Amino acid sequence: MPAADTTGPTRLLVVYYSRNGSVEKLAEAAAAAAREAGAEVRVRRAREVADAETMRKVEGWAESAARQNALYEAPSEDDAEWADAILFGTPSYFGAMATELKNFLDRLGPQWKKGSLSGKVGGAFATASWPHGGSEVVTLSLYAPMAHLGMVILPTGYTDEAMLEAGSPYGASAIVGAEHDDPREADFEAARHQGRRTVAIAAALVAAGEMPSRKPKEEKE
Ligand SMILES: Cc1cc2nc3c(=O)[nH]c(=O)nc-3n(C[C@H](O)[C@H](O)[C@H](O)COP(=O)(O)O)c2cc1C
Repeated sequence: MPAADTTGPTRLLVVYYSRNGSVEKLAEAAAAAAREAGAEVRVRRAREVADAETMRKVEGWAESAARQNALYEAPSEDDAEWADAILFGTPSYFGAMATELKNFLDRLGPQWKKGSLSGKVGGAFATASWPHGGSEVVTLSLYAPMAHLGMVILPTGYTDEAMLEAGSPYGASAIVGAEHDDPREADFEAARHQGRRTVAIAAALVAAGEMPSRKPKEEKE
């Protein structure tokens, strides 16, 4: 039986949705820390499900979407298969993840059927406008699809001092207010920790020959 490829940098996919840029900033912080740790990182922005008329109703939404879409490709099923680890980022919308991120998850049926995401490391992060605005429950809600896909769910826990100052044991987060203030430095530090930790655990699974993305094709299907 051909051996899994245990060489090369750990591959992290950061897939997020953001209307106003807050989740994008946490995504970039996690991605930058992962790159500094030696990982190959793809940052992808889930595309709009809300129609153009809805996006025009709030000042700045359409412009922010256009800016981000010029910077980041849309996530694909291939990105998910490529990755050794996936971090999902979303705003909190009435205590739930954004439809746009869910829409990406809902396209992963073929990967579920093949079991090709099973064994990949997964984590989540979220933003909300207000304290107790839902970021913890939204982060936890992302654990469910990760479980159904057979992923190795990696909470942030209190695995770094950064997690005593920001985020939650479930993942990085930021409370950005109604005007979408910048996340605090402590929030960025929690996101960076999550990026580094995700890559470190994924790297250990790659080295152990236990990563589905590294197995020869015929073994995956
Ligand atoms: C439909 C909708 C529902 C929202 N519900 C809540 C909520 O229940 N509690 C909260 O704190 N913020 C809520 N927000 C605010 C978003 O969580 C906030 O704008 C988002 O986290 C900012 O992230 P972004 O800058 O990446 O878009 C809601 C926003 C929208 C558009």
